[in-house]
Amino acid sequence: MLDINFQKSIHRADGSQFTLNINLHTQAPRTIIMGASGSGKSLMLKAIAGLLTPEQGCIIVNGKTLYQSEQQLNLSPQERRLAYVFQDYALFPHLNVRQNIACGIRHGLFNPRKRSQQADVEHWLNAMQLDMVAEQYPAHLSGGQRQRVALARALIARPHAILLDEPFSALDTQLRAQMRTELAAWQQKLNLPMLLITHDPADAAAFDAAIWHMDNGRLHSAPNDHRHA
Ligand SMILES: Nc1ncnc2c1ncn2[C@@H]1O[C@H](COP(=O)(O)OP(=O)(O)OP(=O)(O)O)[C@@H](O)[C@H]1O
Repeated sequence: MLDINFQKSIHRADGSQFTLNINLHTQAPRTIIMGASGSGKSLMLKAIAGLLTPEQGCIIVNGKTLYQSEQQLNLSPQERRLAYVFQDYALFPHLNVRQNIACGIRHGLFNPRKRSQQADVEHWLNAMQLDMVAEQYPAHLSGGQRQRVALARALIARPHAILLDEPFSALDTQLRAQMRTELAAWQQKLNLPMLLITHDPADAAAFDAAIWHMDNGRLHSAPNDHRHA
């Protein structure tokens, strides 16, 4: 499902350098990356999403090559078709729930007709139990509703995989447990590879996932974790 190896150095404002040296190979449908703050988890996810270009290497997700330095292949974020859910959900504050979800629909060559777009939006409003707040703006939503909007906006584009950066950090303990269950159910239903990064050991415990640890820009698989193969 994930076949990733690349290098990337980042120059910090203070003149120091941070190097990502990623080797991640797994057939597991769910992968969780744990690691301390500043260890490089978000940068790795950005490189997979196409928001940061490695110096060299190869990124293959679910059989599709997204980046291959030797062949000078580097798909744009849109071409990669990855759902990317951020820590703070990055919803548009001036757009209501329905409009935020509609923003996830891909534009371009394969843009669906307007009527089917609207049907997709109504489908996800209903599926994520957001019908009642369709006209509300993000500032007036609960944490769980905001997360569902972010998920709906990501999934409406029919992605090839889901990337999640600390998706539960804004939620209280009870809601975290509920949203973990909902996310796991959607991942399984849609049969999409999922890559989730987190600080929270409870996330690792809740999902039946292959666990990797990020340490200063390098990944290590958890010992005795049979789910990598
Ligand atoms: N845009 C940037 N410019 C320069 N350095 C950066 C940039 N983004 C991140 N870094 C540096 O790269 C390192 C890894 O950052 P990254 O955001 O990937 O960490 P992280 O593991 O996701 O941390 P957290 O869990 O706190 O979000 C950090 O030391 C940070 O200082």
